[in-house]
Amino acid sequence: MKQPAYVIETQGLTRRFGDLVAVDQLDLQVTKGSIYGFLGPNGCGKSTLIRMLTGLLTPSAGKATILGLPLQGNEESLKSRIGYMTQKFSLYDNLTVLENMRFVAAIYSVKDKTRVASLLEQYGLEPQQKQLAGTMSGGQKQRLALACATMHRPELLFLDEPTSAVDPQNRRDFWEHLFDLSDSGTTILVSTHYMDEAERCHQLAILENGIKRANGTPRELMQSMGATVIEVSGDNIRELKQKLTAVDAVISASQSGTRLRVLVNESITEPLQFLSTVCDQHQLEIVRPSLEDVFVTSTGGRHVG
Ligand SMILES: Nc1ncnc2c1ncn2[C@@H]1O[C@H](COP(=O)(O)OP(=O)(O)OP(=O)(O)O)[C@@H](O)[C@H]1O
Repeated sequence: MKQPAYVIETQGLTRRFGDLVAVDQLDLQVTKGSIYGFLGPNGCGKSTLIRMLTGLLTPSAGKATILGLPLQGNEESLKSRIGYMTQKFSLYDNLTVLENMRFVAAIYSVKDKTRVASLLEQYGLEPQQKQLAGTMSGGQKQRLALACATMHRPELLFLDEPTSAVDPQNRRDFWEHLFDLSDSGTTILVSTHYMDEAERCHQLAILENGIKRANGTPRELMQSMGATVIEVSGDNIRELKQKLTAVDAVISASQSGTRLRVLVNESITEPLQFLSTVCDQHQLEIVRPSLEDVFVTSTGGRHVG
């Protein structure tokens, strides 16, 4: 059988709630085995997009093809081939880890009797198997949720802000599990508002007000950012920030410790010289862009505090 070119493909996918356009004419192509990230602030449409792609919410317009099948009309048959981990912990707090897992295995009619035991081992949950899920730490809950979302070996996994409630170490461990899944051929679509999480994705789209502002690999996005990043250090940084934000070619100026990180539009060919007219008492240095800079430039500096 011919393999579909993309595991997810959408054209003009749109969802309106009354006058609000939560997802706006989104074109998307996700290749098999990749980890595709959606980066955006609260309310930009990440959950709405995932709910449409999992067949839980009907699009207002546009088309989506999932695992080679048109989504419309195949929602039920696709359910057994996809996994979905929601933003909130969706398992039973008053059941043990083992009971939760057995319950999910029964829902998905998983025949393999060793599956629960192997997931307990894979996700390091053996010591907690008799513990009530509601009493576990944030990191343990996330691992349990991931184990349950992958119980039926889905080909495609949707994760909606999976690590919002966990610390950086647990987030790193969680991502090791995602890379293992991706290595074994599972395609993963993950939404996040964390830059460190976004940087780990193979491909990334930046979403703002339901509109895709940019997409590519994190490296491509950083290379084609359309701005020069300059760090400014010296005295009266707060005051200087006010002055710089009033300059047209300055996309944003944000303070980081005792420095200012200034994004200057790439139309300025000599950015150091350009800034030195305003920052004559300060040290200026061009530095490498980060994904946060990409986010700020692709959203026109609108999400900088
Ligand atoms: N059922 C609904 N009825 C009306 N408006 C909705 C509904 N669901 C979502 N919205 C609106 O659509 C927009 C996008 O919401 P969505 O939950 O998709 O954003 P998000 O990026 O996932 O944000 P968060 O990270 O806070 O969950 C928001 O303005 C939200 O209020």
